[in-house]
Amino acid sequence: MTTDSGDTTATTTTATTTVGDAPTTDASGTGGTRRHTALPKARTLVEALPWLTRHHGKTVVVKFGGNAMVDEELKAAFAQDVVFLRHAGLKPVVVHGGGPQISRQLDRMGITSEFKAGLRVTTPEAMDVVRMVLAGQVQRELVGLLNQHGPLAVGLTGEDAHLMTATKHYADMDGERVDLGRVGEITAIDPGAVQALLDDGRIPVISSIARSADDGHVYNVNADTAAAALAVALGAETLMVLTDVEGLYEDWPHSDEVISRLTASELERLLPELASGMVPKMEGCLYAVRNGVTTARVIDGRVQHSILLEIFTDEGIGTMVVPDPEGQS
Ligand SMILES: Nc1ncnc2c1ncn2[C@@H]1O[C@H](COP(=O)(O)OP(=O)(O)O)[C@@H](O)[C@H]1O
Ligand SMILES: CC(=O)N[C@@H](CCC(=O)OP(=O)(O)O)C(=O)O
Repeated sequence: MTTDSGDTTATTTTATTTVGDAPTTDASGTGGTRRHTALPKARTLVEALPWLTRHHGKTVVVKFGGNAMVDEELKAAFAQDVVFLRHAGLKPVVVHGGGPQISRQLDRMGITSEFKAGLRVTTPEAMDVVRMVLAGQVQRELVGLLNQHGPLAVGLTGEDAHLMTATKHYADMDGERVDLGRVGEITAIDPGAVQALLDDGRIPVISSIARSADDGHVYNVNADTAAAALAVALGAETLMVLTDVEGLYEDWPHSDEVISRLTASELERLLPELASGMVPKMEGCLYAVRNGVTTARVIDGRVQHSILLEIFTDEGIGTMVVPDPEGQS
């Protein structure tokens, strides 16, 4: 590895112990291989080389679910991973959730809320709370954690620079059209502001609320749906969804067998059987891989450094959705 100045000779060292029974040599450097005690660290870095090469310059949309934000250590490790991606030459974009945080605040304020078809029924009063918690609390906290590593993160909501435009969404429950209040579905994305931030080396952190062009109201958009739409609009290579389970369980809640890899068509066949929070997540993954994103992954955000494990090692740790092979769908 070279130093910032590009000088590879100035930092050589003669000290240290040798490890194992490998041939050693004197400080002159003749006659064999010298091993430094820190060699395993170098090996770990070198192991990441094929992945660094593969992902260099690629955009990765990381969705950080509210349920995965369980403790301070995990949030700090998440921020380290995202900053690491950025310094490794990738272009990470964070879309965050905050479902449990919104529910807590609504409870505190005595506002009842319920979920239908995996989405929060959102009254205008609840919408004010959603906006305050997502943009004013969760997003600010993540921006703060990322910026402990440098002037990198910039927070936005879908309202900024027309990033996301929404229209009122109605759920389909057993063939019936159900009114969910101020729940929006995305009708347009203008990724210009996010792209400009990426080009400037920043890490955009996005809250999933959007204004409607029809009635001017602000709408609550599920964060998985927003992340998938953004990944497509940015031409991202990867959509990575961090949640509070190991991945997509084959027979939830009866078994904890995780499906490690499936194609778009396989996922499409499974969709009608899925429940609650997994519905928007897997619909988002399907939409992403059907529209140009190379892989969509659901991984366990409760595992420290899960992003690095997923991107830079062979041990994929969750569920990976890939497009159908050419000619099949
Ligand atoms: N097939 C499944 N595999 C895994 N989790 C499932 C499945 N079906 C439903 N779930 C539920 O979906 C939840 C994840 O969605 P959600 O609670 O919205 O998380 P997040 O806040 O990360 O978006 C899991 O904790 C689990 O309770
Ligand atoms: C419409 C809808 O359900 N919006 C979500 C937005 C936050 C979110 O998606 O957070 P998670 O990713 O943590 O679930 C909500 O109000 O909870």
